[in-house]
Amino acid sequence: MKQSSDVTRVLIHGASGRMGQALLRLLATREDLRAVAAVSRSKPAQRVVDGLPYFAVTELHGVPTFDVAIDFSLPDGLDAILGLCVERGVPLVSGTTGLSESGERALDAAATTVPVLLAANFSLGVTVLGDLVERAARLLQTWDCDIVESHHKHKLDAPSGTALALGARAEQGGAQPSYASLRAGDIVGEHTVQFAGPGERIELVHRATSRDVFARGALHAAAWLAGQAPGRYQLRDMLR
Ligand SMILES: NC(=O)C1=CN([C@@H]2O[C@H](COP(=O)(O)OP(=O)(O)OC[C@H]3O[C@@H](n4cnc5c(N)ncnc54)[C@H](OP(=O)(O)O)[C@@H]3O)[C@@H](O)[C@H]2O)C=CC1
Ligand SMILES: O=C(O)C1=N[C@H](C(=O)O)C[C@H](O)C1
Repeated sequence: MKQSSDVTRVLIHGASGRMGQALLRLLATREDLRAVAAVSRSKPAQRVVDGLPYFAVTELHGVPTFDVAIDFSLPDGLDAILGLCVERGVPLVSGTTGLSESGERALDAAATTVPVLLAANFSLGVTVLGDLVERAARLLQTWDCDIVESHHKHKLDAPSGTALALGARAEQGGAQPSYASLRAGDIVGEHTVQFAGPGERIELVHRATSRDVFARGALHAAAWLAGQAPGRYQLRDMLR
């Protein structure tokens, strides 16, 4: 485990993506974290950008020493970065959504040897929204619960990871949610959880207008996870 006084060396997996770029931009403003490797699926156009080495996923074995990996890629990218983290005994923060059951099981297995934190949404607002949804579901047992999510037209998975996570909280409260998804324009991410009863309804809405909220949350999680023992963690564990 790294010493708490050190700067934490971070590997970004999915570096060329929308989230990867936001993470690298915000990482540059942190004194406690330093990017030491950027990994993407394709071969990088430039090997080194502003002193940061870029790697294709096929070159993962050659990345320098790092203290924590942050992964925002696609489900089929998970195995390789998880394998590297286990091999090197390093924690993994992942925001990748749309994981299969076998992807989830691989995270559980890795968590027996390294700290692993997966969150479908790293914004503070959605973390709080989960609590509100579970409470509303508990209080409104006979009402219908529906979750509507809207995202940019390049998003591949539906329903979004956030919608499914909010749905799981609704189920914990006793609701049986249904889902609807919209893909349009450049919407960063919007989620509405609706509870409808006879003659009235409640809508709990979260709108993200910048990916920076997700990136900031993931960086915060990475700094925290670097000091934890092996195990499977959630964002809520950071708030205890
Ligand atoms: N948890 C959260 O708060 C959030 C989660 N997300 C999730 O993060 C993920 C990424 O989103 P976004 O940045 O918009 O996606 P992009 O498509 O913009 O970026 C994906 C990145 O992952 C890389 N990649 C894709 N497949 C692989 C692979 N098999 N191995 C290694 N790298 C791979 C791509 O490399 P290349 O460019 O070479 O193809 C690219 O760098 C999605 O699952 C999304 O749902 C998004 C926002 C917030
Ligand atoms: O792909 C995205 O963009 C987002 N994905 C996450 C999800 O699937 O919930 C989080 C956020 O809504 C943006």
